[in-house]
Amino acid sequence: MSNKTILIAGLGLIGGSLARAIKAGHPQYHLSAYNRSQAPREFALQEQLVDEASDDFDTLAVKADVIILNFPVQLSIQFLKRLASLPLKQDVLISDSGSTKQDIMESAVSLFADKPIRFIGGHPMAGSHKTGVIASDALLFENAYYILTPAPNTQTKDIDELKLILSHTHAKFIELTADDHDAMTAVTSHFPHVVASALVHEAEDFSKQMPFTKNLAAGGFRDMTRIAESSPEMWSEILMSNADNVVSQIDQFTAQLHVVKDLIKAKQHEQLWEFFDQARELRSQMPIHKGAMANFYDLFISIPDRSDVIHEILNYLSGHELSIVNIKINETRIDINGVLQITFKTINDLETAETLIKTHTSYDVYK
Ligand SMILES: NC(=O)C1=CN([C@@H]2O[C@H](COP(=O)(O)OP(=O)(O)OC[C@H]3O[C@@H](n4cnc5c(N)ncnc54)[C@H](O)[C@@H]3O)[C@@H](O)[C@H]2O)C=CC1
Ligand SMILES: O=C(O)C(=O)Cc1ccc(O)cc1
Repeated sequence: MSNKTILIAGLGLIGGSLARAIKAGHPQYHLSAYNRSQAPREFALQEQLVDEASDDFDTLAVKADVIILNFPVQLSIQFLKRLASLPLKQDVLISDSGSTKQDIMESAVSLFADKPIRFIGGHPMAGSHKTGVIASDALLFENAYYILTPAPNTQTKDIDELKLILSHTHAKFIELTADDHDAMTAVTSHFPHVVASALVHEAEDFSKQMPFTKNLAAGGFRDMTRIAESSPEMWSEILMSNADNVVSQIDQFTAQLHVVKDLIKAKQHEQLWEFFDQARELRSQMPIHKGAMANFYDLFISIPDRSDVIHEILNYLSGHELSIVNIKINETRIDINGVLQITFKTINDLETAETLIKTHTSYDVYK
């Protein structure tokens, strides 16, 4: 069917990026979007990501040929339950984009056991710590793995249909069982988020005794903790939904830390060298995906404590069509009043903004 109706349910970072990619590949499809709040719906309509947007999930769902759920993982299961109670189209194809797969696959298999509904779990392995449709990008998933977890009786033609719909993500599709998916992503994605947030807590606790500590956070701390700025709603749900695997990672990591601790205490210089050398070698060989959008581009401006200063800076940037995706004020430094963090989609926009701010002000600007 060339004029399919695709419902993107949840217009956040992932829903928005999928909508953009599907629209780019299949302009003839009718794209509809469900979102509870109005601003993302208006943004999506204005940017022509979708053809129709509403907060009436049921009405959109019954008209759809394909439905993709893009909510925090437990909420996607709630929406799946709602779908099971609706008079959906006979052969509707349903998928999701959640970061865990066992819970949703179990729910789908039991909810749709007596129905012709086709459910294929999905998880694009790229994203960001940023949230919301405003940060979405058609190329977010380019060259990233896009994991599909088909239910046991899924037909190849159904998997091919979903891959065709998603073809303009330009992702690399692979099929995994939900169990294998959750075991592997616990190691490379879910557990690292625990470590990142724990490092931030550790620095905060220590800073209570020595407040200057935070000023000494350099690139290493930044790289290790970027993902601690991710959505707490999303990550608490992911950990609850992959509890056994994450707990097992925490146990193994704790054991590793004890090994290193013992080496340090016993002054085993050579073994410590080996520990770092092996990790360096292994990391350099890992096929870590560097998504087109994985990082975005942050510009930091040291600003004085004046109520009009943000307005002043944004004024200098206006009229240049810069792709600003986020603006934030950090007040973590004790020697100055604050740091304004502006995030751009492209390095070019960041550099234009840097030049404009340096031309018009004497504020320190750094990347
Ligand atoms: N952010 C990332 O890097 C990646 C996220 N994922 C998964 O994608 C899914 C969506 O995540 P993002 O798009 O990043 O999150 P987001 O925060 O940008 O979007 C979440 C969406 O859920 C909606 N939502 C939240 N609570 C709601 C409620 N109570 N009722 C109705 N709608 C509600 C929001 O309105 C928004 O549309 C999650 O399951 C996440 O695990 C998968 C790959 C990467
Ligand atoms: O911000 C990052 O680097 C991420 O790790 C993005 C991400 C978040 C959740 C996923 O399920 C997959 C990828």
